[in-house]
Amino acid sequence: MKSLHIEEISVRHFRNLARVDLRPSPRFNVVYGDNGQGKTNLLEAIYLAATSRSFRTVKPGESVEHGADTASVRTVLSEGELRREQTVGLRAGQRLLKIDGKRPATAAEYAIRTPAVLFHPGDLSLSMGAGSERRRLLDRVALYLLPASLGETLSYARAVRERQRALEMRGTEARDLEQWEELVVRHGLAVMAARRLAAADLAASMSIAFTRIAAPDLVLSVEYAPSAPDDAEAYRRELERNRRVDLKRRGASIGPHRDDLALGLQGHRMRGTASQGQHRAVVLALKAAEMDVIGGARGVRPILLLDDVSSELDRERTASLFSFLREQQGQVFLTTTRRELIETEKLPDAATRERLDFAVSKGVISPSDEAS
Ligand SMILES: Nc1ncnc2c1ncn2[C@@H]1O[C@H](COP(=O)(O)OP(=O)(O)OP(=O)(O)O)[C@@H](O)[C@H]1O
Repeated sequence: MKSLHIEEISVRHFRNLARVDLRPSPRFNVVYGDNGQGKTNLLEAIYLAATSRSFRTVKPGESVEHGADTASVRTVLSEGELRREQTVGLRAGQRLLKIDGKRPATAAEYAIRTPAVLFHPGDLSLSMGAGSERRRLLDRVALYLLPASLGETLSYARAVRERQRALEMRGTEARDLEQWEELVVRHGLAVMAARRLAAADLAASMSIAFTRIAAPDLVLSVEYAPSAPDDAEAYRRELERNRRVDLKRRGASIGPHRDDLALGLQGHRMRGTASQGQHRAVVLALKAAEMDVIGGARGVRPILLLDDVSSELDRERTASLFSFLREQQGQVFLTTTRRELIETEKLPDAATRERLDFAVSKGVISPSDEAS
């Protein structure tokens, strides 16, 4: 697998980061500071430049510094022997992407160029919460396996919206419903096929990661749970049958927007039955699998962004998190309010030698010379 890392990053007017220029370590970067100083904003800027997306908002203007018109994030990346520049410019309602000064032919081309994975170690909602986060995970992974799935997801959402509008404006017998339902089925099935592929790869990779993290006798099952039939005719008929109900509930009752990635332990659904420790192990395994699958699809080691490795981490959690980190050979950015928690001896040797720490205070980020 090729190495991939950010050599330089320049941030302008991105949230509270008015002007930041950094040369991070190719391996391990610890970003520390008090609450609300701009640590997560830096991770958001890195994730944005890598993938074209923010993990906090879909509105470009929201990340622009209050009082400024535009924001930008520029990164110089090294991948194996090659270097490239990726930049994202933001203003209200607009996002401008460039690779080496040129606009990419498609949004997907930019989105899969630099794989990055974000992980909040304290956040269990990926396994405990509703399906939306797991659908997003499936779509992120599917994008690397089938880049065209990005366009299919957008076309599906549009077809569902138009069908709903037709229902609400013209009723259940509207003439154009048939045409929208056909599009819903066509794009819906394409989204489902891509997610099925993503789920199968995640499941295979996860079962290996899970046996390392959790007790060996725990049996984990990971399965794609589509909401609509995978036969086109059956899907179309069901949409037609549901028209009245969908009009009332103001949304389609079946389709990929209601899919899930079903997680089970010892034959039982995890939600509502698994312990906190088990949820944590599953979330860690899911993240390890995301790194593995998207890294494998691109042939590079993804950049890992770990947000808020902070005080509430107990001993058990820190231990499994650090053993996960020991296996990561790529570039890591970790934020913490408690720098002393990030004990160098628990990190892999190469990461320790190449560790750089950055202090964040009121949106100003500076390399720190003193050892932790
Ligand atoms: N568009 C914006 N313009 C200016 N400042 C912003 C904008 N959006 C957020 N902020 C500021 O960014 C700060 C929060 O930064 P961030 O979320 O990175 O904190 P953090 O250092 O990760 O803190 P914590 O440890 O609490 O997670 C807040 O002070 C907030 O007011």
